[in-house]
Amino acid sequence: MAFQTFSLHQLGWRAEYAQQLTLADFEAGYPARVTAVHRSGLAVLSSRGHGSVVLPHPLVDMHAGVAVGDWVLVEHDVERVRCVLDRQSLVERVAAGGDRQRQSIAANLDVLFVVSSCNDDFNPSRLERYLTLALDAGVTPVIVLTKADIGDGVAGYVAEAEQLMFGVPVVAVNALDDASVSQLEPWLAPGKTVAFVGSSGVGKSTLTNRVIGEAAQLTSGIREDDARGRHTTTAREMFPTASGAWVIDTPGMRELRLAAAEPELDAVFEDVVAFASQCRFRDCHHDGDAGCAVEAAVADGALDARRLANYRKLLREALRAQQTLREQRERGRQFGAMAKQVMRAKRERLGR
Ligand SMILES: Nc1nc2c(ncn2[C@@H]2O[C@H](COP(=O)(O)OP(=O)(O)OP(=O)(O)O)[C@@H](O)[C@H]2O)c(=O)[nH]1
Ligand SMILES: [Zn+2]
Repeated sequence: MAFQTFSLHQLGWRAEYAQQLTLADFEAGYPARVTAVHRSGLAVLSSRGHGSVVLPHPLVDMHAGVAVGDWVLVEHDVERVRCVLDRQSLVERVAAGGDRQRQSIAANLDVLFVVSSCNDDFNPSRLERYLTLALDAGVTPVIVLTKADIGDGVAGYVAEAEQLMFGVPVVAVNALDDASVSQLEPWLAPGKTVAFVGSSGVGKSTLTNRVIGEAAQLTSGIREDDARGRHTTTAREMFPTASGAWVIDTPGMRELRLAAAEPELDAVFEDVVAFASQCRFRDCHHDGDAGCAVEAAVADGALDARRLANYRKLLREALRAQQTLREQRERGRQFGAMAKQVMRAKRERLGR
């Protein structure tokens, strides 16, 4: 099989990553991009081609934290990660379970395509949720409305989507048609990294396959030696598109839940915030409070009741997520303090 190699630039390398490394780092290793995260290690792609690397022990704890799209420095002589570079952006997921832990899903994305369709699945509240998520991750959102070929009133859906957040591009496409999907090209420049989010059935796989092109799909599962020399079939989770961009498609990407914070919500709900600034009381809950300008705006039709309800809901979730994050950090601090104490006690016992 012919091995495809990519230059650092084609892989999405930027000056910001180089600035994090010392001369010693560059002498000790080479940069590589994580294309999949496995229990046994990481699948990476570098100017040397595809490879498998392991994380050294101090970084293993971070394993769950390393995400597809991350940049790592791999040591020259052993296939081991020397360090993980700081990300330009990070999509995180709040786990569905009781403890609502944050998991890293995709790193260093440039664009998040927020997908919905021009039919009954069109859901502005869900779009707002994903817009907030994109801003929280530090990624530029673009709204893509699929099924423009079969949907009625496409222009109406586009207009509604355009009103959700100022300045966010909205593109209506037929995901089954190459010419139509080519509208996404402005965001698929060489070295850019993108991902698609949206509910089941809106056309994420169809769009992904279109932009990847057939050749790349055939090579998406490649047999290779893993770090222990076993043959494995690695399901890649980052694919080059026909135009030289990268698409990250992981199972986690498909089930994202909001992990956003208040500032991002305020950016998406600028109109609500503007009305709120006119409420009589600064700590107005916009819920039956006297002199509430937000509720007045809903009453006289200046603000959509649906939008306010969604704002309240997302705000509750954001506050809960913040609370969980604080608790996680507190637990982490307590653990760190305990570990230090144990080490000190050990040193004292050994008389050092
Ligand atoms: N006519 C038409 N059909 C589309 C379009 N986009 C997607 N479809 C069809 O809709 C169905 C669902 O599309 P998928 O790409 O599998 O949707 P998905 O978002 O990946 O769904 P999950 O994998 O469940 O998350 C498929 O039968 C597609 O062929 C479109 O723009 N026009
Ligand atoms: Zn109010």
